[in-house]
Amino acid sequence: MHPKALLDACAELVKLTLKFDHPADAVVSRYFRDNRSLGPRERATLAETVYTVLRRKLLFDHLAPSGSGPKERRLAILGFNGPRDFLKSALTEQEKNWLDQCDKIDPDDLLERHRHNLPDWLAQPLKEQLGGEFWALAESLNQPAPLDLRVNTLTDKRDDVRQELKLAGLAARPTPYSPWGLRVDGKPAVNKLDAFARGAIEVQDEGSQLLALLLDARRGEMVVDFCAGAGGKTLAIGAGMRNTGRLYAFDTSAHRLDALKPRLARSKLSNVHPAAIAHERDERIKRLAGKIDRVIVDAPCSGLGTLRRNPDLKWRQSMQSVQEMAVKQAAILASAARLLKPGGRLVYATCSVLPQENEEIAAAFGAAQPQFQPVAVGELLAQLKVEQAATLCSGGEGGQQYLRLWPHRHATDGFFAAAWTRA
Ligand SMILES: C[S@@+](CC[C@H](N)C(=O)[O-])C[C@H]1O[C@@H](n2cnc3c(N)ncnc32)[C@H](O)[C@@H]1O
Repeated sequence: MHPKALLDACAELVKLTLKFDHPADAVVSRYFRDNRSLGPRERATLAETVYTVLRRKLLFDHLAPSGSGPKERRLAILGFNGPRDFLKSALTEQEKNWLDQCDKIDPDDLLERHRHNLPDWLAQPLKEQLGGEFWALAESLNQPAPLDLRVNTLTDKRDDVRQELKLAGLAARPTPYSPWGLRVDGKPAVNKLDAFARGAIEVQDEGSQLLALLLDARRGEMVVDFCAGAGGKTLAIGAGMRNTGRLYAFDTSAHRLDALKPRLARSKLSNVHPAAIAHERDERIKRLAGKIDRVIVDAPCSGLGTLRRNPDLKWRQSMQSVQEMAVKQAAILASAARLLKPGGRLVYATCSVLPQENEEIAAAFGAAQPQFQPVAVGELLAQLKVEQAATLCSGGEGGQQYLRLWPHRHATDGFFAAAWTRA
């Protein structure tokens, strides 16, 4: 594609994404469906340009007024993800001069907000939590996430799959914490691999794998994945149960559960029972009360731990939406807890980095439900032989109470988890 046409396409896609009426990944997928002739390289340039604009939006909004032409074109120039020479061959002389001026700006001369590119309502609580480490987080949120795979241990061994990927020309290494994970170099189309087609691998962030591991569901148990969605964690839990027992995958979205079905077919699991529920107090939940060994609540959340993958969320969420979410999370956790039998384990998890959706929900639940005894997540992970388990946790007297994963520390998305045993 000619550089000029590609830059025009980038500007068009930037404009569509910045309407914020749909998630950015949905807008990009739709654009690709509508423009089938785009090749893989052009798609990569388009997607990464849009994501760079979303990641560095405050800085680019600050720089754009000094340029000329439509605003989305200026943003696409600033975020263009490709060689400078290629980009410059698409620019007018005036645009080239403007870009050179922008490139010369010393980051130290910029305001803080133009360096971290986070809305104030989000930057403030992150600074309070992280202190000086805040800048390392802000930097890591502006980088693309690595590609992590989970090996289906029901059918395959991690080392064998690693060898198989190597033969297919893909370099992968074991993830440092999850015993099931492989981190792959680059962004290859893994869904074209035989290992994917036969269900030996799924794409899943290492942090998400650790949440499923933490539930530690055993052979023959009755287990509920309360907010199963498209089943990322369900599949990992089902494999951990060695395809025995009964694993209910509940969700209020039948549409999301539909996306689980082809994954389930690939995985060879037959112990998973997906079921759409109307809400967290659904009759089906009441019938199972007190009968379940383990329940995981992977609660709907702001998703602010996934900003590397979904940078638009920082512009689509607000403190008000986080507070509304927290009310929902508390209600779902309280309902899901009723399912557990005495001695059963409850895990509450989010992919948020805000205490309002994490520690505060866990503390309020613990205070209201004394029959649920908190279990230190650091100790559980150490028992599960997770390397350096203590460094993945924070909170409580020994700093081991909660799982707290951070992109800049652990190279995973930002995840939280708390665990309890029903007395
Ligand atoms: C974080 S996502 C789950 C991701 C999924 N566990 C995975 O690993 O792929 C949260 C899910 O909660 C579902 N949800 C929202 N409200 C719910 C409710 N009241 N009861 C059960 N699930 C709910 C959403 O539809 C969404 O699929």
